[in-house]
Amino acid sequence: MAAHTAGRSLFLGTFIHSNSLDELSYLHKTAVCVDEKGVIVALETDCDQTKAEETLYPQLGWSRGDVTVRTAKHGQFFFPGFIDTHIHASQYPNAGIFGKSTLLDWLNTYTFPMESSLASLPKARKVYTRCIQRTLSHGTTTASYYATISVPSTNLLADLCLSFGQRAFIGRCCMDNMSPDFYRDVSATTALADTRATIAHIAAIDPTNALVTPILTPRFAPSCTSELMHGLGALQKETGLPVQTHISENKNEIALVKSMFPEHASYAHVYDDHGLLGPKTILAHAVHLSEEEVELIKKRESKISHCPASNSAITSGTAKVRKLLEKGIEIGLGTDVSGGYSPSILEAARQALLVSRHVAMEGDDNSKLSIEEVLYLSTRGGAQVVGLEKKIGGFEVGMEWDAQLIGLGQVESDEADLGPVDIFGWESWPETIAKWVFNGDDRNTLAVWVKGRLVHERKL
Ligand SMILES: O=c1[nH]c(=O)c2nc[nH]c2[nH]1
Ligand SMILES: [Zn+2]
Repeated sequence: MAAHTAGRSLFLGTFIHSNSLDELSYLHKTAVCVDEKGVIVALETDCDQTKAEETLYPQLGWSRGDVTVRTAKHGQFFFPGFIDTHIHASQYPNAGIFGKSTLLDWLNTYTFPMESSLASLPKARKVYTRCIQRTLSHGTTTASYYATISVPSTNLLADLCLSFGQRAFIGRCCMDNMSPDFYRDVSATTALADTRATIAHIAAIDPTNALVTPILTPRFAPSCTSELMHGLGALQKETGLPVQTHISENKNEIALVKSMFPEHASYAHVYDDHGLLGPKTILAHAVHLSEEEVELIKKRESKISHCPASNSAITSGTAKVRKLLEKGIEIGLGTDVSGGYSPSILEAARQALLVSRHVAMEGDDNSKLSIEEVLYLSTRGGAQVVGLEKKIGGFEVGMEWDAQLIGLGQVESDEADLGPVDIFGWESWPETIAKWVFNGDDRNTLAVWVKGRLVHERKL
């Protein structure tokens, strides 16, 4: 299956992206040219928009007929696509169902039955299609997905991401221990062979990983034998592929890991001692890490996916994001559907802001995150976590056009133009962005592109 190619495009208007953790850059009267490979080939700020075609096309050897022009109108702006660094596509139908459960009983009650049911390919097709379309409609241009233990169904997720045009990391879930009989890898050997089967499938459909990449996925230490984790560590060394797993989400889980792996110094050491803690490792949650574990994660340059909605929903705890940032650990945001109830990274950003305020209320005022910081985590930070910081997360020549067009209603407009959120029109640009983060949703996501290809357009 070939990945779609995009045509040449010119984008005009206001572009907003992160310069650094605490600074957003507002580029007005800006023109961005994107070539047929989806790469940004020209970017001019403060230019005369009416002359952009005349001035830019000759430099690029372009002519007018070949180029699609899209303008962000008044009240609209381009923003980098969101990066969801941790989402279970296979739990998508369970979003919002968790009752009063906590992690370990939630897994048994809701999660394992749903995931195992996706061995049915017609059901998996329905679930994965909806998950991809819905996350795209919320501006998620890249997702690091967990699928299930089933190879055909995991491979189908990769096929669908490629055909819908979502950039994705696809993880066949490895779990040969402490899981129900109806949903468990038969052995470490079969788990590794099945993982290789998904790697081979993705190599066949996207040989250069232009859009879709396999990711080694030991579910979490309690559901993996030491043999399986050693095997995955060796596979990582052999292939150089990224790894994703969960760490230190819930206190009972941590106690379980301690009882199952008494010879290892900590939860983080369990992964490290199996060759699974490296610069390409994404650790989801990291709520209750010890100082020693934080030091080890920093030393190994592993990344963290902060999943605030999930951590609140299943009462896991409040991750100390400020402390992790101060250590210099690279962090992105994860929806963690369906521990998290929402497929939206904008919602994850909002929840990250609120959770950081709960940490502040526990006594550390410095912990509060800003709008700028959570938007950085949603874009550039997420790009670092998935190892694509040179390609995506911002608007720069040489980067790929993974972007969303955001439209916010204007209070001074006539009724028909009010749009779904009617609080906009009086404020400065930074205030507009704050209002978007706290009040916006997918109705404001007018269009979404990945690698230059239009992958979602809101029907009005
Ligand atoms: O949030 C979580 N979701 C899961 O599916 C899972 N599995 C192990 N640990 C987990 N945590
Ligand atoms: Zn998870």
